[in-house]
This record gives sequence, C-alpha cells and structure tokens, in this order.
Amino acid sequence: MNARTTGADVTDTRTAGPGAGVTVRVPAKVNVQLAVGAARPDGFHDLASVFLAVSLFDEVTATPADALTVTCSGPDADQVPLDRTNLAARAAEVLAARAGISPDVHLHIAKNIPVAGGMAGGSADGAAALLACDALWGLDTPREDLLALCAELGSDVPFSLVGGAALGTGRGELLTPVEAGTFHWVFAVAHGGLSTPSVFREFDRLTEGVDVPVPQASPVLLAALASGDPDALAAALANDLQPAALSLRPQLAATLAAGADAGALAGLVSGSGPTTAFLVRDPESAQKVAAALEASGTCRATRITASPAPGATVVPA
Ligand SMILES: C[C@](O)(CO)[C@H](O)COP(=O)(O)OP(=O)(O)OC[C@H]1O[C@@H](n2ccc(N)nc2=O)[C@H](O)[C@@H]1O
Ligand SMILES: Nc1ncnc2c1ncn2[C@@H]1O[C@H](COP(=O)(O)OP(=O)(O)OP(=O)(O)O)[C@@H](O)[C@H]1O
Repeated sequence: MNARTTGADVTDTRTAGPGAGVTVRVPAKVNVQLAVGAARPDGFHDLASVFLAVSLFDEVTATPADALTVTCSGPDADQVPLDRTNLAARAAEVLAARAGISPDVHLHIAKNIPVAGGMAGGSADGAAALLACDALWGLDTPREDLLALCAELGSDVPFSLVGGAALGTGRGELLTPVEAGTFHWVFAVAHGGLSTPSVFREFDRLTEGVDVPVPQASPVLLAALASGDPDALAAALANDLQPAALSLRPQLAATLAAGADAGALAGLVSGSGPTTAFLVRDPESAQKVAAALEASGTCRATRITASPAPGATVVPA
C-alpha cells in the first residue's frame, strides 16, 4: 500500500486503528446528463446536471491529532496533494471555523476514485471529511448547514454528500433528488488527468459566437433514469463537455470506440473527463466490456460499478 504524508504540515502519521476515529465512505459520480450554459460573469457556468452516484468509493478516516494533517493511500496516492489545498483538509477547516474550534485532526484518505478523472474524487473526500469531522467533534451540524459548507468547497461537493441521483442546477450545487432504477457501468480510467477549469475554458472556446441555450434537464432522460431501462437511458445520455474533453484529449475517441465495439449500450465522457463511462445491460456484460477495454490498450484500468450508490455515510465502528 502506498501511503504518503504531508511535508511541513506533518506532525502525526498514524493510520487509524479500530475505534480510534470516524470513517466515512463516499461514492464517485457520473453525470448522465450534463447541459452547460454560457459562462457567467463570475466565471462559472450554469448547469443542468443529472448526477448519479456509482459504487466506487473513497474512505476518509478522521482521528484526533495535535494539528491538521493528511495522508493518502491507494494506487494514485502520489497524485493527491497533502497540504491545505486538499479538499478534505479544507473541509475540516471550514467546519472548524464555523464551530469556532481548531481544525486539529488527522485525515487519512483511502483513495479508489480516479484523480482528476471527472468523477468528483476530491469533492467526495471533501464531503466525507466534513461528515467525519462533524461526528468526531460531536458538532451535530444541521444537514442544511453541511450542504451549505459543501457548496462553499466546490460545485460537486453537495452531491457527494447526498449521493443517489439528483438534478443539480446553478453551478451544480443546488440539488433536487430524482428517481433512478438500477444500472450497471464500466468506467475506463485514462492515462493522466484533465483539469476541470481547462475543460470549461475549452467549452467556451468551442462555443465562441454560438448562442448557447439555457441548460435544461431532459424529461426523456429523467424518465429513462427512473424506469431502470438501460436501452432508454443509453439513448438519452448526453454530456456538453464531451467535445471539449475530446478536443483536449483526442485519444478518448479510441476508448469510446473500443467500448462500443465491446458491446456497451452507450459510452460517454464522465463529467469533465478523461474517465469514460460505459452503460451495460448487466453484470455479465460488464465483465466482457471491461476485459475488452483493457485488452484494447486504450485505457489505464477499468472499474465495474452499479448505480445508484448512497452518499457519504459513516462506516459503523
Ligand atoms: C464538471 C463537473 O464535475 C460536473 O459535475 C462539475 O461542474 C465540476 O465541479 P467541481 O470540480 O466541484 O468545480 P468547482 O471546484 O466548483 O470549480 C472549478 C472550476 O470549474 C469551472 N466550473 C465549475 C462548475 C461550473 N458550474 N462552472 C464552471 O465553470 C470554473 O472554472 C471553476 O473555477
Ligand atoms: N482529496 C483529493 N483527492 C484528489 N485530488 C484532490 C483532492 N483534493 C484536492 N485535489 C486536487 O484537485 C484536482 C482535481 O482532482 P479531482 O480528483 O477532484 O478531479 P475530478 O474528479 O476531475 O473533479 P470533478 O469531477 O469534481 O471536476 C487534483 O488534481 C488535485 O490537485
């Protein structure tokens, strides 16, 4: 296992033992619809984002410490910042500031969600840390206040807390739960990440001079999601950031083609990418599509998941 600790910040490198702290499990997401409006004066984009939580989880463990420290384990741990820019550390800071206490806590992230992959990995850790610190510090912060703190941390963070399936409006932080049947997915993890701001900037460049419509959730997509019918959902998947992600990373076209050739019902870029998501009929076809994607050499790894998954949840000690 690959474990790293912060540099200047490290005073405590313990890994939590049983009962020593609070562990929260938190899911990754895919946007089954991502409608993007024109850039706003504040630089953000209004969205109609249909979020779906999938069964690929990070775990964040909060244990008492003399200072705020972060460690991370997992195959991609070396790509995760361990200073105060880590969203888990920022979550501890905003929660402590609200409560008027010091953010003295050790946060250990067991990372399974691809880093900079368009699956809200950092956001997930932010939401998980918020919940873990709230429980560790016995704050009992009301849910709506936790959601407001999540929105302060990032546009995707409220959904990581809530999980399931939800429509996100505004910059994606204003959530309305939506109904979702069970679906099966294969995710193809790309070599390297993509920066979310750069993908939105590329969207702006590609849509320059175009009258970008006000983003709206598709009733057809929402009905398909509720029905649990994979063929109906496959026909309705849509991501307005996909052309921008493909423009920055043209190799993703080969991954999408490999998934389609392998029998996926549909494929799309997950959020801002570069992870690609493939909707499949059942767990058996998931195995086949994952094997074919890995054999194609067009991705770094695959992950088989189901949806919807629950949001950030304290793991019983
Ligand atoms: C692409 C998505 O993952 C889809 O769910 C999200 O929109 C991104 O959410 P996120 O990573 O939490 O993004 P934030 O941390 O809030 O913002 C990072 C940057 O992404 C861009 N950004 C993000 C959200 C949004 N609605 N419009 C944007 O233009 C902005 O440049 C912003 O400075
Ligand atoms: N806990 C964290 N885990 C991963 N990256 C983090 C974390 N905290 C901060 N970061 C920084 O955020 C950047 C984006 O990582 P993240 O994994 O959140 O991307 P993403 O999944 O594409 O985000 P989103 O889908 O929300 O746009 C990373 O390159 C890293 O520098």
